[in-house]
Amino acid sequence: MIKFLTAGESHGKGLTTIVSGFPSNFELSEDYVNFHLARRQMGYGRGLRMKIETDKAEILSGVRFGKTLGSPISLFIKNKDWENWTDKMSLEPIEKEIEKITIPRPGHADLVGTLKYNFNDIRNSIDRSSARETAARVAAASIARKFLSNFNIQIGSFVESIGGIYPRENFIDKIFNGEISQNYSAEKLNHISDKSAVRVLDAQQENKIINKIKLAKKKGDTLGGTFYVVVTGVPVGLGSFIHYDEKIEAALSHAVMSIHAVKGVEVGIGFEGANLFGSQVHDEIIIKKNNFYRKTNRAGGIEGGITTGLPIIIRGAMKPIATLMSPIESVDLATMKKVIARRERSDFVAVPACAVIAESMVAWVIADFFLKKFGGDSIEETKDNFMNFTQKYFQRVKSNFGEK
Ligand SMILES: Cc1cc2nc3c(=O)[nH]c(=O)nc-3n(C[C@H](O)[C@H](O)[C@H](O)COP(=O)(O)O)c2cc1C
Ligand SMILES: C=C(O[C@@H]1CC(C(=O)O)=C[C@@H](OP(=O)(O)O)[C@H]1O)C(=O)O
Repeated sequence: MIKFLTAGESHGKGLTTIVSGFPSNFELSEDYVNFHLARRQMGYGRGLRMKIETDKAEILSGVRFGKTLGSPISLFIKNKDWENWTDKMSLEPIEKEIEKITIPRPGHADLVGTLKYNFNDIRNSIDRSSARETAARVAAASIARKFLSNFNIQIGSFVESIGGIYPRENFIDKIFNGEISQNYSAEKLNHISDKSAVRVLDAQQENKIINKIKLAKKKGDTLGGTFYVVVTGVPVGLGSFIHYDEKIEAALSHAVMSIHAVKGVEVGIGFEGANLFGSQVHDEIIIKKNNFYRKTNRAGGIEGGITTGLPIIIRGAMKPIATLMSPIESVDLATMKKVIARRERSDFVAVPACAVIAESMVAWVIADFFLKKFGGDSIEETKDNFMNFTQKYFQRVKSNFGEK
């Protein structure tokens, strides 16, 4: 079983993650991890913090001569901003009086965290609930991603909409109508979307979105949006029918929903399917090149909790950023009186980053289910198990069902 744990306050010394359960002998470098960390920092609409940080992970264990050892891999990402917070985030008690935060921002974890953990300063809630933590997730999941690349499984993402501006991408239709096959490499999506300031596929739509973000900024407001994650190269058979924790779409939804500010997840055509006839939704089964295939992929690569062998398609919705420069109503915990919420340095939009984080969480789940099915303590062993299944199941079905 693969596992990871993250630790670190947003304005503390840095973020630590320990990743375990991956086989030995596959290539892993800091450069690879850092490439994905840099992708997470992109996107028009982010606040001043992203100008301070240039995230770099230091691998502290689990790798030798550029290859995994099969032992836990620990990584550390420094918070450059820590230098500006040594007093406010001191690990030791200090003499100096530090101003306490007493006004919770609606939509953030300020109030609930303070009530739950019995804090006397909202700063404590802010620092651990911050999406700064997602840098550690991306670092951890880049190991999953690198592992999956050994099987030509690729993960890509793009932003579908921000603030209700929907450049309905032709690409999405192509995925659902089956034009995008397993041979398409999802990383290509990243080559296109990473070039856009808001990570959309259609460059012509970028300006409309940027203008909407500018409008939000001008009004002291924020925006959310929707994004897609696509995985190609996934074999048939990951996941299971029944148990809540073994159905792969349940695990994928859980993982994406666990990202800060994500409030909706769809698999395949998702909610749209609820309005259509069954014949307009289900993907017809065909045989092509000695394999089972589907004419369309509205199911998003999953049926009955198990991967179909077609690309996996997940869509997520991120709510608008909670911190508003023209704040809405709250209460002051020091006076228990009605006030306007606090302003705090903040992003206006983080949907492009959120899509990269979602890629990472999806990569993690696919790697987890892949290793549950194929196992292996070394990458060579995993490859043998993988080949054994993928090269034989079609023949096995033929012999099980009687064709001579
Ligand atoms: C990449 C990313 C950046 C974020 N940046 C901010 C931010 O600058 N200000 C803010 O108020 N919320 C920001 N958020 C959202 C909060 O972290 C989130 O709303 C908060 O943790 C409460 O969790 P919930 O929205 O899931 O209930 C960001 C989220 C992500 C994924
Ligand atoms: C630091 C990151 O995101 C942060 C997430 C975040 C929040 O409230 O979630 C608030 C902001 O941090 P700060 O309060 O330091 O300006 C974002 O910049 C990051 O993504 O690396």
